[in-house]
Amino acid sequence: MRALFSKAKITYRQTRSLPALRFLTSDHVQRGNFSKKINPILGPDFPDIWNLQSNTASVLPHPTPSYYNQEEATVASVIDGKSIAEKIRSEIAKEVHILKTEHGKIPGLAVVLVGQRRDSKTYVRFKIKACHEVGISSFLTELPEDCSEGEVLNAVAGFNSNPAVHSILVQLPLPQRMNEERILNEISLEKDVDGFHPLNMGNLAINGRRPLFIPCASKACIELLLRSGVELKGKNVTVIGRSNVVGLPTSLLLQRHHATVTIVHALTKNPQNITREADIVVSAAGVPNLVRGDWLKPGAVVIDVGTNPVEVQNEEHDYRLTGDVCYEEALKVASKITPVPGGVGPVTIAMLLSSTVESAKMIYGLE
Ligand SMILES: Nc1nc2c(c(=O)[nH]1)N[C@@H](CN(C=O)c1ccc(C(=O)N[C@@H](CCC(=O)O)C(=O)O)cc1)CN2
Repeated sequence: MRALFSKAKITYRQTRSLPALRFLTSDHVQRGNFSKKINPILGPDFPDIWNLQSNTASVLPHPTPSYYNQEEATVASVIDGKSIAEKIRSEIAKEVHILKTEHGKIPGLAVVLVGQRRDSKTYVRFKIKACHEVGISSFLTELPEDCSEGEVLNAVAGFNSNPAVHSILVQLPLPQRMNEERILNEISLEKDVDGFHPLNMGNLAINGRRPLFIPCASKACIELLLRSGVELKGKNVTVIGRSNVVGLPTSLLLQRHHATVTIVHALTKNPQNITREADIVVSAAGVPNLVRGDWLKPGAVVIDVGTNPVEVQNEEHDYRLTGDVCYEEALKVASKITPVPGGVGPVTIAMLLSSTVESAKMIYGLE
């Protein structure tokens, strides 16, 4: 175990102090407004609720915008996440095959799903199916919406001590009444495939440190940019949204690639003016069609992480997925763009598989 952590540049002492860390995070921060009162420097916690009155996202479709000339307009090339993910999956399948045949080891991913949210069930189904396709074992614990927090913690604890499980994730969001922080902290650090444990997130934020895991959607954004030949060093990147799942870790990861990162969130004044300065826009706000064509600098590269269900009235479906970016408008301004669906989503799942394989290799000392 010591060897495992020294490889990841996390000291064994750091991991031994985890219970203390857990005490600090869950009791100190979670206990109501305690830490807010004694430490105003941390700032108050506001939920990010986007005020859509300041833009026209809610009134699509709208007339042809005037910022581009229809005749001169070029069309952005589409970054095909589906085929990139397919390629990554085939690379992973080969690696899993080698692990099995040469080392007799099978990587295993465990998922805890609480409740009946349709989107969460879909994503978990995708994850399990993808594991099956590349030869990774999968384990699923499904708990009812009204289960206790203790049951979730028990499920995580069971996977922590299961040697066939090398990576664990709790599908988010959890029911609101649950203490997400406490549950995520329970995941063993060396199996935290989502990278949401504070020590993994903290190491992502500290230059020179190596987190054991990096959140999958953030990895997917970088993978898509790199595989599309987009240079990051010195580029102005605007990340829209600052969630712990996507916006925040993506902004940290982009900085580690030497991009100049600006974060735009729900309380940012004139987000469109800031976004228009960016060479690369990564949007993870969770607001359908928030980013209009006139938010983009001509030639910008657009990575749309949003997968927002929007109600539709037709016989086949009652909703369709829409990104944060108004795709039709952005196509005429950007140089490259990821579609929704078929962009970041499939690559996020491929990154989960890749992190699971890395985790198994770390645990077996095969790196
Ligand atoms: N524990 C976690 N919970 C959540 C995460 C996460 O990374 N870890 N991210 C999101 C949801 N998510 C993964 O869990 C996810 C979202 C979307 C896709 C995806 O492939 N989308 C497809 C379309 C899907 C459809 O047809 O419904 C696409 O964009 O093409 C994968 C994973 C929140 N929770």
